[in-house]
Amino acid sequence: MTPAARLSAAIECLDDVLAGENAERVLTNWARGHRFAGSKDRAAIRDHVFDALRCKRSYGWLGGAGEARPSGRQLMIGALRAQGVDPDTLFCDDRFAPRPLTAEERVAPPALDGAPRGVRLDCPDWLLPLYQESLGEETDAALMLLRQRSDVFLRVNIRKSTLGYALELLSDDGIEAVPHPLSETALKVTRGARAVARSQAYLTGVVELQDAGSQAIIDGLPLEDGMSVLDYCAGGGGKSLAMGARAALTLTVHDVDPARMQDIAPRASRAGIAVTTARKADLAPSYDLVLCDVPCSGSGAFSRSPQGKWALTQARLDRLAALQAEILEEVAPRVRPGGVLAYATCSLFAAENAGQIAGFLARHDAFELIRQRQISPLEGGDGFFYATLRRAG
Ligand SMILES: C[S@@+](CC[C@H](N)C(=O)[O-])C[C@H]1O[C@@H](n2cnc3c(N)ncnc32)[C@H](O)[C@@H]1O
Repeated sequence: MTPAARLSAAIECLDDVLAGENAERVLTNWARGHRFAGSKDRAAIRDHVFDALRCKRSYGWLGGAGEARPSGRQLMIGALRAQGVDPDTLFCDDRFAPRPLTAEERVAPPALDGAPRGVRLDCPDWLLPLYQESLGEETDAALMLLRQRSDVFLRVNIRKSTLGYALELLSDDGIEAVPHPLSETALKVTRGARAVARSQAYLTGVVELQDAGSQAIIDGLPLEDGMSVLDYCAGGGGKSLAMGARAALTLTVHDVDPARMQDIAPRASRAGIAVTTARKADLAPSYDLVLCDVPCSGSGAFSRSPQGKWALTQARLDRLAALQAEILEEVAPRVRPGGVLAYATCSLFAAENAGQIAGFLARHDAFELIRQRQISPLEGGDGFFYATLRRAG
């Protein structure tokens, strides 16, 4: 496909996404209906779509939509202008290219510098004060990072490998990576990211795909050999496996939606880690450490899941905060006296983080805060928060 044909495809996909469909599903359906498109075409179209979703307000502005809801076409015109490319070079009479710009579309939009802050930072206006509350002076710099593509990070499985060995193995498959200061197990991929899932290092469980911030959370947990640990919101098991690699644990994984845990068994066997999957009724009365990596707004990870940025509402945020408090209540009795309750989100909002912990501590005299930490996108990975609390012995 030509670059212009890829733009046409991205416009088609974006119009479906803007109408409310899920971006991943739209891209998968597009690929099914266009079998002639190769992997490079699909990757380029995907990048166009996700870049435009990250930068929806600024690209819309540059595409002539002002502050109104943009079309896919306006987003792609804006994307080209943001890169300093004249849209006329790709919106042209070539076969499969998007049709040429109209006279109205060709009128240069007002400079982005003069646009409202939420447009410049690609952030819904109502979320700006929420970010400001937790990030303060760093808000604008952090939001600028959330509108860029995230880096690809690997976690070296220290149960199986050293960083040096993992780097050698990756290099054999043409993948280059460098250690990252956020976590001693983290590698940032600098070349060949798309080849990771086919690499020997990945297939033999030497590395896993995991954000560096997520790894930093596990570094902050007081894990020791012999501990019994419950991962109460295990999902696909990213944090479970990272905990299991840290220490020889008796590791139980649980999720209210068991279907979400279907990949844990094969991932665990690849990583050489034993886990037991448990329904609620099968859980032990108590554990040395219980982690709840709760559902959240994802406001620290909008660069990875940009649709969430535009779909979030105050009502949904309130429902999430209520669910987080409920989960904390559910897990508190499962922490043995003297044991640790760990709470984590990929959010940057106080109501889901420090506010949630303060509320829990006010309701539970038996718990005291050991530490809490907000991990900023300025540290290089996604934004996260975690807290550890000790139950009185
Ligand atoms: C942020 S995700 C977990 C991600 C996972 N820990 C990882 O690192 O890959 C939150 C998970 O919480 C689960 N969940 C939601 N409500 C729950 C509840 N009441 N009890 C247990 N799990 C719940 C969701 O199904 C979802 O898989």
